[in-house]
Amino acid sequence: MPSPRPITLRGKPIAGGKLPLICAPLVGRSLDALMAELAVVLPKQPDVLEWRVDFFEQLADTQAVIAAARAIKKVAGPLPLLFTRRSTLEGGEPIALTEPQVIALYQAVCESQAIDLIDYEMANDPAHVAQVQACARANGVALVLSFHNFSETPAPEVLAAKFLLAEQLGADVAKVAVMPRDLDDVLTLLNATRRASQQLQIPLISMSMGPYGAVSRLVGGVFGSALSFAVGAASSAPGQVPIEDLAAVLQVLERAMGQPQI
Ligand SMILES: O=C1C[C@@](O)(C(=O)O)C[C@@H](O)[C@@H]1O
Repeated sequence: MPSPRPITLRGKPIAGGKLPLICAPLVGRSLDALMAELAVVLPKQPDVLEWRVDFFEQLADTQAVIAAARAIKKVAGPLPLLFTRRSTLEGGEPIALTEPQVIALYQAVCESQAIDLIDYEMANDPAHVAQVQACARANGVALVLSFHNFSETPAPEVLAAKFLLAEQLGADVAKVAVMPRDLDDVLTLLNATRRASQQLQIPLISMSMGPYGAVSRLVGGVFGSALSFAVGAASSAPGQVPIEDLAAVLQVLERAMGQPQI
């Protein structure tokens, strides 16, 4: 089966190089809610956890955020933790922090070593992107630079430019999530993923969202996406399928495509 470029942490591929990785989002608003979510998610054996911290009601309290990240790590054991404050401009929850406060939070969280990967939107002020990149790099945290469009799928050249921009801005992983209006849009995203995976030196993650896009979450790995988000306890974006369904499809694809092609 064609393999995407693996996502590495401190020089080692996550989950021993398994591809694509399955990432379960955590969207609890409190530490108790996060712990309850983990109790449901962990038995489903995702490869990575994403903490969508924009859902967390104590977001403005940096020490509470770090303590919660440590608590997640403690129960999750060796599972890598991706830390994401998704901006409202790109589909996230409203938060009370200014962007400089978000940067300060990202810096503190990177320095705490309580997380392994961090996601920041590439459309942010370039000075902020550079600050996040520097603190991630200094602390051995992998940086995902992301682009989301929840209303449409931009033209192929725009998608290509987004993947490339992430690499140029110093990302360790480039991520693009877009909304299709029809199945042709899903093909546009998959095609852009394949092209980018042939051109970029860094791993990438992509998905087409919503019901039409669900197929891209199942087969995206074949076209170069190194990770797919799937529901453990609660969904964080439209079109995510349950972990069990994604794992079953990946097994079928591995059996069907793992053989040498005739
Ligand atoms: O950016 C992404 C991708 C995503 O939006 C998805 O469509 O699966 C889910 C988000 O939680 C994550 O941060």
